[in-house]
Amino acid sequence: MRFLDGHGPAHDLTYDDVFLVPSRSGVESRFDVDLSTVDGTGATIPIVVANMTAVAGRRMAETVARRGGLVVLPQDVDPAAVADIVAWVKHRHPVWDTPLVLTGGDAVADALNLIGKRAHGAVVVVDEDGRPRGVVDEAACTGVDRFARVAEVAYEPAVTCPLDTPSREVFERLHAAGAQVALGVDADGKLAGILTQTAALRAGIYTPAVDAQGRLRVAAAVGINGDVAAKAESLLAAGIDTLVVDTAHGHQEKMIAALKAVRSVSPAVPVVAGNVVTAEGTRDLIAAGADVVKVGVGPGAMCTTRMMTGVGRPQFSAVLECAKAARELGKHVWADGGVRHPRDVALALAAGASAAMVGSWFAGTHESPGDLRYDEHGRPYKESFGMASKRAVGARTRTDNVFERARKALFEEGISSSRMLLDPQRPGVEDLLDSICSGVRSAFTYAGARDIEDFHRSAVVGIQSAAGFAEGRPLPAGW
Ligand SMILES: NC(=O)C1=CN([C@@H]2O[C@H](COP(=O)(O)OP(=O)(O)OC[C@H]3O[C@@H](n4cnc5c(N)ncnc54)[C@H](OP(=O)(O)O)[C@@H]3O)[C@@H](O)[C@H]2O)C=CC1
Ligand SMILES: Nc1nc2c(ncn2[C@@H]2O[C@H](COP(=O)(O)O)[C@@H](O)[C@H]2O)c(=O)[nH]1
Ligand SMILES: [K+]
Repeated sequence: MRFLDGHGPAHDLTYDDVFLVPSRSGVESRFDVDLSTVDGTGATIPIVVANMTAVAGRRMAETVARRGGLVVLPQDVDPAAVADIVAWVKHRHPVWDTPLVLTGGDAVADALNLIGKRAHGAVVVVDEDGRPRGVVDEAACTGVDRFARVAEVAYEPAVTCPLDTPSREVFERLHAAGAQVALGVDADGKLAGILTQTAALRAGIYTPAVDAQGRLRVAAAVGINGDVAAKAESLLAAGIDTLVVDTAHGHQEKMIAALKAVRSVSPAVPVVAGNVVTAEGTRDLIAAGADVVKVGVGPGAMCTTRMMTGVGRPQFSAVLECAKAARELGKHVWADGGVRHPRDVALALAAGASAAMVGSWFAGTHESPGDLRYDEHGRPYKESFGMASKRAVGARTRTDNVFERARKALFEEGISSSRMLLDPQRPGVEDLLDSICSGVRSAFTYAGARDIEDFHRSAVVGIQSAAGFAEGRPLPAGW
């Protein structure tokens, strides 16, 4: 990456401060761009979902891995629950989505409660042998008594096919039938998956992030306190593909000891560590065993660190400096936090990151773990909160004695409650991934780049005023 002539920065910059300049390009199509990461994590798109309790759970892990991204399960999840989630994710089909299932005797109210859990908007009614008998969606439940049985409102599935049906054929059959979902069945005719038209289209564009056995990949975080080696061992035994050693101040002795402990357990597993914002911090974590360094102090949407402490660094400059240091050692960085638009991911990659980590933006989707709620205007939202908020610290220290808990509660560097609205046009995390990946593919072709390394090499970045940024925003309501 280079700065546009005469644009050397006089101070540190964040994403809004910079723009990408188009260059002569030989890339003919945005589909010719390869978004695979080269940081050893196996992600085929440069998106990692942050280890936040309000964001990353089993449905998020499954859905994002199917599109090539990676989800980091939070460090606060009980080890038995992590093992359960990993086993579950590893048994998901890499193409077909997991259906929501009820039996005919269940109530319409059960169907309405379940529908919001998945973006495909349907519940499948199965018989006692697991064979599909009908489909229920919100339209089928409209005006119906909530205690009615789903068997009474379910309609005949229009497309049912074997799991090995090519996704393009599924797409075309759904289109011809004007149907919302196709049901995938195994050799015994039992329900094994569901695909919407859009999902069938995505299956031809994205490559799932899979391990050597072809199972979806998943990462998990571990903190720096307690017996880190034992925790890392239990995560690896559960089948985790990437370990993330995570704490607010990553450039501290305890982190370096934690990294050494993790490395003593497995020399081979990809290890990510953070957070830091300096070249020196990056080099120290790499020397202690990190393959990828997580960069970002204070840019997160739930984060109050900069207001509480004054500590942090504008994210574009932090990523630029840390990525340069990591690259000199043949290693990588993830740009963690502050991603609000697809452009921010493109800029993080231009600065040299191998992937961008997204948290709060994805909290407002069907796949985040929280319950769907409605605000006073009837708009759907999910609650989000920071991992250093009173709420998260309270949960993390629940087994400590009351005195210790009270002491820890004094240090709060995150928001305990925020509302992340679901975008009516993009209510599912895959809709957001589509938007991010389209933006990034397009950014690559503007720079004449075919892949992430090429983009980092060829990107030309300029510095803009607040008015320059404002000019780039759409004005849907006129002015
Ligand atoms: N990227 C960011 O800007 C930030 C991210 N977070 C996220 O919040 C989660 C919780 O992290 P964390 O608060 O580190 O909790 P951890 O449970 O990981 O504990 C951090 C440990 O480091 C010690 N410590 C020393 N100095 C600090 C400091 N300035 N801030 C925090 N701990 C310090 C703490 O001791 P003691 O409590 O005795 O001081 C404690 O033992 C993580 O997921 C982290 O990524 C949190 C803040 C900033
Ligand atoms: N200072 C804090 N940082 C936090 C907290 N919870 C999460 N985070 C960081 O934010 C990113 C995600 O950023 P986002 O803008 O996409 O939401 C996450 O990975 C952490 O590094 C917190 O309570 N305090
Ligand atoms: K912030």
